[in-house]
Amino acid sequence: MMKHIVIIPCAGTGSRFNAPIAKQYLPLLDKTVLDWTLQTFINLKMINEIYVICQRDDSYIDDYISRYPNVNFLRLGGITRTETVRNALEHIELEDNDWVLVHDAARCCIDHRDVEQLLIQLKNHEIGGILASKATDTLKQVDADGNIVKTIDRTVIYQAQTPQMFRSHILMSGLDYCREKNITITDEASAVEALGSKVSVVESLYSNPKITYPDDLLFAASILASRL
Ligand SMILES: Nc1ccn([C@@H]2O[C@H](COP(=O)(O)OP(=O)(O)OP(=O)(O)O)[C@@H](O)[C@H]2O)c(=O)n1
Ligand SMILES: C[C@](O)(CO)[C@H](O)COP(=O)(O)O
Repeated sequence: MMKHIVIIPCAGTGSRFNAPIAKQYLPLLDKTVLDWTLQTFINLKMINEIYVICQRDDSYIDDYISRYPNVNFLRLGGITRTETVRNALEHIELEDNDWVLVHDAARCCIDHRDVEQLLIQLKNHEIGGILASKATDTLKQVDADGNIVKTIDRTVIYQAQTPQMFRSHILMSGLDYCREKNITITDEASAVEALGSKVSVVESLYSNPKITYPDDLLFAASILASRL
């Protein structure tokens, strides 16, 4: 039977956030960033397995291991997010057509309704797709001197989010291709696009920011508090 598995890259150091601990372990309202992320996927019946990927020497994860007996915690974090994801895929037993949803641990506001829409809209898709939000600001391309060289048509621009959901064999093929061609990527869709495959976009309807800088945590707290 085809499975839906979630891989949560959770092995970053949060250098841009610059906190004493990795941002995914920071307190957020009455939980932590990672708690909020896990809660969404644990409550989704369509998800068969959840994997959290942390660094080998991560000492914060032990508390989560004891609190989430049904979640799989793998100490397979890599130097890059892409490497973390690849390490997990190489470890997990998957059939070619199983769905793999990759979701940043740092995107703790992910709403179950957006994930459900992603699962529904891509149900019969051969390749997969991503959650993304329409650009709302006017977009400028800038040269090395900081001068605007052109305004980009924002009506065709989406900001990629996660989950990014792909058939397992296609995702692995894309990651292999990018590694062979030494192509640096920052999301899973780029790996699949590099194969020339069409990647679908599912518009997110609920705020789903990535915690990158300190202000993002305040924004996330207001989003989550508004949903209580
Ligand atoms: N080697 C890495 C780097 C990042 N991530 C994860 O990928 C997600 C998105 O990455 P990002 O926001 O860049 O997190 P960090 O790499 O921790 O942040 P920074 O780039 O500021 O150091 C995060 O949940 C992070 O934990 C990971 O699993 N392995
Ligand atoms: C995967 C991602 O969240 C899509 O927007 C983004 O590319 C992650 O970038 P990061 O620099 O690893 O946070």
